This record gives sequence, structure tokens and C-alpha cells, in this order.
Amino acid sequence: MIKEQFVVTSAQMRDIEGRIFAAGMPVAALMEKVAGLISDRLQVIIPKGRCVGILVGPGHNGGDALVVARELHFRGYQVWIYQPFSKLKELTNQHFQYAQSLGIPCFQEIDKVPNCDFLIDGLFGFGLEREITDYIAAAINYFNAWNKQIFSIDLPSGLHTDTGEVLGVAIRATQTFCLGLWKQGLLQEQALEYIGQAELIDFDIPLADIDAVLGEVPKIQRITQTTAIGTLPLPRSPITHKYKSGHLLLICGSRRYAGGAILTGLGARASGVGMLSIAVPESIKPLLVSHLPEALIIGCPETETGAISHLPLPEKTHLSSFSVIACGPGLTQDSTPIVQQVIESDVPLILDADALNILAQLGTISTLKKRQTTTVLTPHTGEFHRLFPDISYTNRVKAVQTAAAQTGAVVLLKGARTAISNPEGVVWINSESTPALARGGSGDVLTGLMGGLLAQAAIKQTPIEDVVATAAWWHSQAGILAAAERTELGVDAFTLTQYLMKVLLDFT
Ligand SMILES: NC(=O)C1=CN([C@@H]2O[C@H](COP(=O)(O)OP(=O)(O)OC[C@H]3O[C@@H](n4cnc5c(N)ncnc54)[C@H](OP(=O)(O)O)[C@@H]3O)[C@@H](O)[C@H]2O)[C@@H](O)CC1
Ligand SMILES: Nc1ncnc2c1ncn2[C@@H]1O[C@H](COP(=O)(O)OP(=O)(O)O)[C@@H](O)[C@H]1O
Ligand SMILES: [K+]
Repeated sequence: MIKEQFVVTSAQMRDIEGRIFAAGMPVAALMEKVAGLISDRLQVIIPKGRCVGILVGPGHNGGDALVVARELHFRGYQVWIYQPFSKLKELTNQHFQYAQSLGIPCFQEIDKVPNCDFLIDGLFGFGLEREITDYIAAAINYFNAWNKQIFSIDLPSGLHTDTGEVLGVAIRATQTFCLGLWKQGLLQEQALEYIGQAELIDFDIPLADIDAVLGEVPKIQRITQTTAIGTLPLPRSPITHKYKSGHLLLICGSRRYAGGAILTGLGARASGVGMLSIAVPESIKPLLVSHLPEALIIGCPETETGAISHLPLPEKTHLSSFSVIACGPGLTQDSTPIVQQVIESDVPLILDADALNILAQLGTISTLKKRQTTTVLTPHTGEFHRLFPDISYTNRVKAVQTAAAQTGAVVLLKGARTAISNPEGVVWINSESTPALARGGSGDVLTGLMGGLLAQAAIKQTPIEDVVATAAWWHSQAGILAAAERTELGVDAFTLTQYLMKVLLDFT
């Protein structure tokens, strides 16, 4: 595990830091080390000599900010301090006294602070536990209204460390310097607009202390390039053959949504899967053949609305001849029998889009209870709510953990920060993506890509949730790459499929 992978709650961070102090590291020394690292980063970002306003809170977040204030002051920046609190923690108070003794202007009244272009937010860190109110809330609104660059220490002040919820009001940061280990709240979708650009400031927390605190609880991890690349079916064995690289069956599409079937097929193609079969209604079979000549297109009998009515598999090729089945994109809700059939099969299964809506109608938990093999659900928030009406997804980490535990499935909740959990509560969070993906069809691409990767993973016995996480990472990295070359408006789902391969060229 690399530092960038760990994700902690405020309680876990408190325990980890507690071990460091108990081992003899003086708190003041750690504060000096941490704030020194932040000062170094800021001196690279903020032009020399500029005016910098330091917002100081009552706890050690404020202590960090005061050390930063002192360091920038000595480096020639025009520093002032806003510190409206009457009761400061001991160490914070000492730093405050020293800053005043250096002649750094300090203000307690908000309307006295001079204007400046850069603010350092050291009001609250992972010690914030209750709603921010009255004059502190007013101050945060006041500084947000300046629309200047704000650099937050550890977390934007006002965000709940674990859920990312805004506790009354929160600083809208341009950049957030997260200290030591990623806080869970920074990886939650609802926090995104407050965090700005987030980066980790590593202050050499010993792995032994991390393991001692996180060891026994289910891991909540951040997907990184390292973890994702490590799960890819690369390099290939020189003596492999097409049946050793998995056989994926996609069941998708309808007369109304032919495009969804094509996009899912193209996502699967990009995964490198050895054999690809795609079951679609007979009437759109020619279309699929023309887009995916390498795939075996199975034309299915269709309902009068043009949905798949059942699989016409010839006797010899029954479902269990496939490594994985991915079912759902573009099916419409008129294809319940086929969804029931695949759920009742003993083949590893991905359910997406309309297959999820049908599953919700059939009864999520009761229907899936019968399954003994791998099931992956890939809802977006709307589908999630239909599947699990009683699970709140304010804390998306808790939401996927609960849904996975209830169903025994791996649950991927799509969004700006996609979260994945296995039934034991092991969570992956995809912390890098792009709003360019927020377009119809990009989810279909993910389903195909994921199906292809899972079909290949069966060979390597890779944990299912690791493969699902790699698919989410690969998919969003392709979106990021495409957006960089074509802007965030230029990533339609078909284009996205064309960028999937470029990602690997960049990273392998
Ligand atoms: N552990 C370490 O030594 C290290 C910590 N580090 C740094 O310290 C940060 C953690 O420090 P922390 O624990 O002091 O908490 P922090 O967030 O600064 O302040 C919370 C204080 O605010 C108060 N308060 C809370 N809610 C409030 C509200 N709504 N409105 C008003 N007041 C409110 C509350 O006081 P209370 O009123 O509850 O007595 C509490 O004392 C961490 O994020 C990192 O930046 C690093 O330097 C590494 C070494
Ligand atoms: N704001 C966003 N930022 C980053 N990724 C997003 C955002 N909104 C949606 N996505 C991603 O785009 C895809 C949308 O999938 P989905 O909603 O299923 O679309 P569709 O069903 O139309 O294919 C998902 O992978 C999701 O994670
Ligand atoms: K802060």
C-alpha cells in the first residue's frame, strides 16, 4: 500500500497521530514539520512579496496556519492574520503570541482586515465537529465573497472530515493541502466544489502506525495509477490464445436504443477480452455486425416493442460457457425474462442501466439472495435510489458498503467520485474524473469495459472489486485525456471509447 491509497476518518487520523506523539514525537515538532512543508509549497505557488491573509482557528489547524504565517513573513511576504477566537489551544496560542511579537498585523474584527489576493485557511481541520455559526460563519461567507485564491490546510474549513458535508458553511478553496493521509470527506462528491485542487502533503507517518489503526477495519482506499495498472491483464503470456483471455457475453440494446449496444460493445473491445459475444434484438443485428465485426452477434427474438424477448442460444452453448455476462444497457424495461434468466444463472454477472431498474422492480435483495456467484451492480444515483430506497447516499462510502452487504454483490455507485464496495465493506474510491463524462452513453462504455476486464480477470483470480475499480479508473482517465485534447464538451461516449486505448499507452 502506498500513502496515496489510504483513506481515513478523523477518528482514525487522531489515533494515528496519537501513536506518533506517544512514541515521543513532540506535537510542536510535528506542527513545525507539517507547516514547513506547506510553506514550501506555498512559496512555489504565491509570487514573492505578495500580500497573504492568514485565517487562524482555535485548534492545531490554526497552529499550522500561524507557523505558515511566520515562515512567509520571514520570506518577505506581506502577511496579516485574522484570528477572531478568544480561547486558543496552548500551542496555537504560543504561535499567536510570537507572530504578534514579530509585528505581523493581527485582526479580530473582520471589517478591519486589508484586502489581498491570497488567503490561507487555517480555521478548522479534522477537529471540526459541529456546525459553524454566527461570526465565524459570517467571516467564511465574507472571505468566500472576495473570490480570491484560498489555500486550505488539511480540509476546507467547514467540511465534515468523514462525509464531506458542509457543516453550516465552508471555505471554497482553490487548493487543499491534505495532511498526511487522505480524509474520507475529501473523496465524497458533495465536497468537490469546496476542495478545489487537492494534493497530499506527506509528513512521513510510519506505515506501522497506519496499519496499527487501519489494520483491522475494512480498507477504504483511493484508486491510484499503481493499483489500477497492477490489476490489468498485462503483460500477456506469449502462449495465450483467444479462449484464455476470457469470453464475455453482452446482453444489451433494443430497437429504440441500438446505440447503447454499440457503445457497450466498443467498451468491451477496448478491454482486450479474447472472445466477445453480443446478444441484441434480431432487427439491430446487422448494425452491430457492421460496428463490431470481430464480435459474435447473437440476433434474439424480440417483443413487439423491439426489446429482447429471450436468448436463442443453441443447446450446446448455454450461459455457463461464458466467463462473464454484462446485461442492461439499452434493454428497455420490456426485457424482464432475460434479466431473470441471467440472474438465475451461475455465471459472474454485471447488471447495469435497465437491468438494474428491472431488478428493482423484481425486488433487489430477494432476487439476488439466490445468487451464489459474483454479481456487480453499477447504478448511478437514480438507479441506486430505485434499488435501495432506504439507503441514504449522502455518505456515498457508507451507501455502497450497506448496499453491498445487503445484496452480497459488489456495488459501484457512479458519479463524480465513483465509490465501490464489496460485501465485506472493502471500498475503492475513484478520486480523479472529469465532468466531461456526464453524458448519456458513457455509462454503457464503462459496462462493456468492466465486463471485458472481469472476463480476463477470472483467469488471474484477482479480487472482483479490484477489477471493477480498475475499470472505473481506466474509464475516467480516458475521459480526462479526451477532455484535455477536446475540452469538456468534446467527450461524447463514442469518442470516449477511442481514448480508452490511449490511456494505457500513457501508463504502461
Ligand atoms: N494532532 C496534531 O497535533 C496535529 C494536527 N495537525 C493540524 O491540526 C488539525 C487538527 O487539530 P485540532 O484537533 O486542534 O482540530 P482543529 O480542526 O484545528 O480545531 C478544532 C477546534 O475548533 C473548535 N471548534 C470545533 N468546531 C467549532 C465550531 N463549529 N465553531 C467554533 N469552534 C469550533 C474546537 O474547540 P471546542 O470549541 O470544541 O473546544 C476545537 O478545538 C489538523 O487538521 C491539522 O491541520 C497537524 O499539524 C499535524 C499535527
Ligand atoms: N460530474 C461528473 N464528473 C465525473 N464523472 C461523472 C460525472 N457525472 C457522471 N460521471 C460519470 O459518467 C458516467 C455516467 O454514467 P451513466 O449515468 O450510467 O450514463 P448512461 O447511463 O447514460 O451511460 C459514469 O461513469 C459516471 O461516473
Ligand atoms: K482548514
